Amino acid sequence: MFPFILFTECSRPIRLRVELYWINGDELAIQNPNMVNGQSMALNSYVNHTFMVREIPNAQGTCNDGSKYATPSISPVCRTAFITVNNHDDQVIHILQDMDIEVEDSSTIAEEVTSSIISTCEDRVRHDIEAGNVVKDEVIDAFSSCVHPLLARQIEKSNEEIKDQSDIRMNIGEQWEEYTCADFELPTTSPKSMHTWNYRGKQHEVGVLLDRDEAKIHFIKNFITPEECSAIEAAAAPTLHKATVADGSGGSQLQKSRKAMQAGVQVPWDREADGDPIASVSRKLYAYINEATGYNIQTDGQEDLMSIQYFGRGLTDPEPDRYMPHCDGQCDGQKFQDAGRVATMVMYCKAPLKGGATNFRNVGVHVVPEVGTAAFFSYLGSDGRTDNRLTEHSCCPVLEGEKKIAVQWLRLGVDNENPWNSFNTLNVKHGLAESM
Ligand SMILES: O=C(O)CCC(=O)C(=O)O
Ligand SMILES: [Fe+2]
Repeated sequence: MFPFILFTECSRPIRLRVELYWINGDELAIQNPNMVNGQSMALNSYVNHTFMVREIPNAQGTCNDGSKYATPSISPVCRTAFITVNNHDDQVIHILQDMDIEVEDSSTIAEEVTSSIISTCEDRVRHDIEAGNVVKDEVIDAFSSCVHPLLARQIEKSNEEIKDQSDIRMNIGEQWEEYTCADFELPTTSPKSMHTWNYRGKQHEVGVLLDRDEAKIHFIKNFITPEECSAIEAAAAPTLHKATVADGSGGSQLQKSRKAMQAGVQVPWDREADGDPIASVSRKLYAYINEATGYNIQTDGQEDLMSIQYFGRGLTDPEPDRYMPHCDGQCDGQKFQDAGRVATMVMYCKAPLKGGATNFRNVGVHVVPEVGTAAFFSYLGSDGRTDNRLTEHSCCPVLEGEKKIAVQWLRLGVDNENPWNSFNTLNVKHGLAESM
C-alpha cells in the first residue's frame, strides 16, 4: 500500500466539481463523489495504480470552461484526467482549475530546491561579473562558494528531518515489539513482492519484505531440507551450551531472558563433493546471499554455522526464552568496519507451537517460523555505510513447543589469514584492542 494525498487547488475561486474514481481492472469504483475545492484526502494506493478524475457540470449543466453540457444525461462528464501513483515518497497531487494534474513528491521537491539554489547562485555571480567584482578566472570559485553553504544547509535540514522521522519510527518500534510478540495469531507480514529463485534445478518461492539498498529482508520457502536440519542438529548436539549475547565491549555475555542452547557447527567443505548435507545447504545460502546482495562473500574465514534451540515452558512462564531486539552487525548508519557481519540467514528447522516469531520492530516486519523456510536479511549499503537499525530484530518469547534454527552470519573482509575469530565482537582485531 502506498499512501498519497490529493487535493484540489484552493487559491482561486473554483467552480470545478470533480469526482474521483479508483480504477480496478475494467471497473470504476467511486472514491469521492463531489470533492469540494480545497479538500484534501489521503488515499491508500500502490505504485503504478491509476485513478480517474472526472469534472462534472454544475447544477445548471455548465462546465468550468463555460461550455454547457449539451445533453443532460445520467452521468454527464465535462473532462477526464488520470493520475498514476509513482514510487516516490510524500506524493501530493493537485488538481488545478483547468483540470491539469500536478504531482509533487520527494523527487520533484528535491529538484525544485536544487534548481532554486543553482539559479540563486547563477544570478548572484552574473551580478558580480557585471559589477566587476568577479573576473572571468574566478567565476567557478565564486559559483561554488555560493552553492556550497546553501547546499550544506539544505542537506543539514534534510538530515535533521530524517533523524526526527527515525526517532519517531524507533519509538513506535518499541511498542510494536510488545504487541506483535503477544499476538500468536499474527501471520508473516505480506511481502511487497514475490519471485522465484532457481537453484540447481529447484524453484524456491521468495517473498520480499523490505527492499532498500542498505537493508533487505526476504523469506525463502523450502530452503532447508529435513535431512540438512538433522545433520546440523546432530553435529551440534555434543557441544550445546547456553547462548550468549554481545556485551558491547567486544566480548559476549549471558543474558537472563536468553535461555536458548546453541552450538557452532564447522562446515565440512572438504566433504562437499560427497554431497554432505551441511556443506550443501551452506553452499546454497552463500549462493542466495551473493545473488541477493551482490556482496561476493567468500566462505574462507567465516563463522561456524550456529544451531540454536529455544524451549517453551508454557504460557504462564514469567520469563520465557526470547532474544531481545539486537542487530547482528554494526547497524548504526556509519561507515562499515572491515570484517564485520553484513548478512544473516536464519533457517527454521522446528517451529514452536506458540510464540517465537522473528520480529523486525523498526520496519513492521514479522516472520512466523515455518519448517524449511529461511529468513534472509542484509545490512550494508552500496555506499559503504551500514543500515541504521532497520534490520534490528528479535526472537519473540517462545511459550509452547520448541524452536530450532540454524543461523549463518556472514562477514565481509575475512579470509583464511584473517578469520572471524581474529576479531572481537566490535570487529577490532585481537592484539590491537589489547595494545590500545
Ligand atoms: O530466533 C530468531 O528468529 C532470530 C535469531 C537471531 O536473531 C540470532 O541468532 O541472531
Ligand atoms: Fe540476530
